[in-house]
Amino acid sequence: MDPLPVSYSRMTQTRLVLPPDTNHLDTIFGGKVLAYIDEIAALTAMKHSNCAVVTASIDSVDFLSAAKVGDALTLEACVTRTGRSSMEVYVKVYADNLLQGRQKMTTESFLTMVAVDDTGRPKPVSAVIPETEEEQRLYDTAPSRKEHRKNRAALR
Ligand SMILES: CC(=O)SCCNC(=O)CCNC(=O)[C@H](O)C(C)(C)COP(=O)(O)OP(=O)(O)OC[C@H]1O[C@@H](n2cnc3c(N)ncnc32)[C@H](O)[C@@H]1OP(=O)(O)O
Repeated sequence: MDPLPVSYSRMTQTRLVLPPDTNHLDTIFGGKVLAYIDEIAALTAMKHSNCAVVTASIDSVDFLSAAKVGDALTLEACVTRTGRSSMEVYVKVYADNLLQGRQKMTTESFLTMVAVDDTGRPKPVSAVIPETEEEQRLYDTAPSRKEHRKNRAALR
């Protein structure tokens, strides 16, 4: 399988933060953001692998600041590095107050998605080619995060 550039499967989604998505402080529930993150990570991994994927792990999620009702929530996702069947996906979430023209980063997350066949068995995926400075940094640091995942699994 030919390697594919990160840009081939990079995705962006924008959503409006509405009252049913928020708590008594008018800020969005973490679980709601997590569902959005899982969805865009799956779409990105499906685009890269051209097959069905499952979430093997949500490796880290950092909620850096809150998003409020009326904010535009923009998610950006890309495949940072691949194994045989697994793809590490990095997701960044920004909240934009469009009335005041202010943007802040609210959340960042790393997930591992696995390409699977019709029976749910792992399937090989193409390698990824980093092109930008950020993509190269994420590519170079992926083995350390993988090691961290392995150590976490060993502690179970
Ligand atoms: C429980 C739920 O419903 S959560 C909702 C959605 N998620 C799911 O349903 C996924 C449920 N899990 C599964 O289907 C399986 O555990 C799978 C497909 C993820 C892995 O299947 P396994 O039989 O363990 O396959 P295998 O050991 O060959 O691993 C396949 C790849 O997944 C990776 N992997 C497996 N488990 C994990 C994990 N917990 N975290 C990160 N990567 C993992 C492996 O490192 C391997 O990567 P590689 O092919 O790039 O080397």
